[in-house]
Amino acid sequence: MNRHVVGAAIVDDLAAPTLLLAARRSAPAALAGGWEFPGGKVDEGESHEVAMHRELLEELGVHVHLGDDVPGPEDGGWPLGENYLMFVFLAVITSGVPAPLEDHDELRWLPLDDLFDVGWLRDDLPIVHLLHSRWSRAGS
Ligand SMILES: Nc1nc2c([nH]c(=O)n2[C@H]2C[C@H](O)[C@@H](COP(=O)(O)OP(=O)(O)OP(=O)(O)O)O2)c(=O)[nH]1
Repeated sequence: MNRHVVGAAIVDDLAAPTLLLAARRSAPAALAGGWEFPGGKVDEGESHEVAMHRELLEELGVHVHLGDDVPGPEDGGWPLGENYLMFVFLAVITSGVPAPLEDHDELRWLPLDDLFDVGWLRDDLPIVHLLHSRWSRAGS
């Protein structure tokens, strides 16, 4: 069975987003330098929502309010290689200033027109494409 991972699409405003927070991985070597949605593995017995709050506090030092999920094609999740299935939530920061405390060496707020300015991890690209087309339509 696929291990569940949660990832946050952190935006500046849930109702009318203009910026998305991307994080550059610092490890492991095979993934270092790739940009991703901050988050991580769901612990046994933990809900996706609780895991999301825990990971964002550990990795970025922020508290968030979770918005809608961004369902993927496999039981609502997005496949990451053979072993993981990522569940993505929209989120907005309610307290704290995000910093690359753990697992990342850079954070960047991307304007929605520039979502592809960073080198996303391969398996994140379908998610970024979906968000980009959703937000382009909303803004037009
Ligand atoms: N968090 C996250 N992981 C992703 C994304 N895209 C992607 O391929 N992955 C991969 C990288 C890892 O192999 C796996 C998630 O592991 P992780 O390293 O983020 O999990 P974690 O924070 O719980 O780490 P650890 O305690 O096990 O070291 O999913 C993404 O957008 N966000």
